Amino acid sequence: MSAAPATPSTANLADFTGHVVLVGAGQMGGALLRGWLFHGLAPSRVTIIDPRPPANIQAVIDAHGIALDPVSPAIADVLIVAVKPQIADEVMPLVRHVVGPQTVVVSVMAGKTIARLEQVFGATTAVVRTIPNTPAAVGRGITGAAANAHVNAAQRSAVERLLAAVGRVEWLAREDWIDIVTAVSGSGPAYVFFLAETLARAGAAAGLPSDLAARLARATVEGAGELMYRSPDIEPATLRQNVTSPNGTTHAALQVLMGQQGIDVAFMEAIAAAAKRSRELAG
Ligand SMILES: NC(=O)C1=CN([C@@H]2O[C@H](COP(=O)(O)OP(=O)(O)OC[C@H]3O[C@@H](n4cnc5c(N)ncnc54)[C@H](OP(=O)(O)O)[C@@H]3O)[C@@H](O)[C@H]2O)C=CC1
Ligand SMILES: O=C(O)[C@@H]1CCC=N1
Repeated sequence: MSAAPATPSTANLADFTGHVVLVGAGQMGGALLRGWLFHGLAPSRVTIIDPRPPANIQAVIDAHGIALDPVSPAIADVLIVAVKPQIADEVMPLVRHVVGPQTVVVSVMAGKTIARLEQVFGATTAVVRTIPNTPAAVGRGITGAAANAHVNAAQRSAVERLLAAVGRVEWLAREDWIDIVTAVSGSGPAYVFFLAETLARAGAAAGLPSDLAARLARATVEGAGELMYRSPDIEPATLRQNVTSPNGTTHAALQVLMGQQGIDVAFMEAIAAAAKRSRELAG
């Protein structure tokens, strides 16, 4: 994970007044912490609960004098739970004591439903269920967020500001869309990295030295992503067409990728499989 967002969002947290408790300062929690500090959140506003933060996050915690695992933390205005879903049922009851009437509980955990969070933290507790993605580490993530009926406007705004420190935020009208959001953008970076891997392998299989093929593939994925980022008014299909000469090389490749055994068919199946897995994990 990088030291600071390379292309920061426009969030400004210098005047954020709430107390933020972050449970789990790993990949995702650590990215959030870095984003908050980068955007001016006062370190005194943050408490971390994590028995073993990774060394790079421990260094950030130490450098900013952030409270880590205090014996009796103050009630949170925003409690963010960012542990692995597999240990969530064990960890969540241990942090119930930081939840009060003013707290909004935010989960970034895959598969943990609002109903489950209400069960642990109280039926009338304000809860936001989110699914971010790893480009959050460079301030270029996107987070889907679904709120329960107890989240008030001020809480929604506070949560949005904290999430916006690591990228864009999409509020979801329906919680069940989270499974599809997880499949598309939560898991999505893995598909793009796999594209870089497989493009490199294909280049090597076609006869290039493998290190050259890897450099070409990597730079192509980086550059195409950046081009799309810097062309917000141009549809991806147009960017694709701009590469594709009539009956040229790209056309020949796309005939394969868009055919019966093609990548778009594979993607339909992949997204369906990931969304199905997200529903299976729900609890
Ligand atoms: N990675 C991704 O692409 C995405 C992840 N998510 C969600 O984010 C959540 C976190 O994932 P990720 O950041 O990748 O996981 P990590 O394992 O990197 O981070 C989890 C952190 O929680 C710590 N932890 C373990 N036990 C406790 C405890 N009892 N109390 C507090 N903290 C504890 C872990 O420590 P230790 O390592 O020592 O166990 C670790 O530092 C998951 O629920 C995942 O579903 C959502 C979207 C995308
Ligand atoms: O693979 C997973 O289950 C998590 C959720 C989204 C990204 N990683």
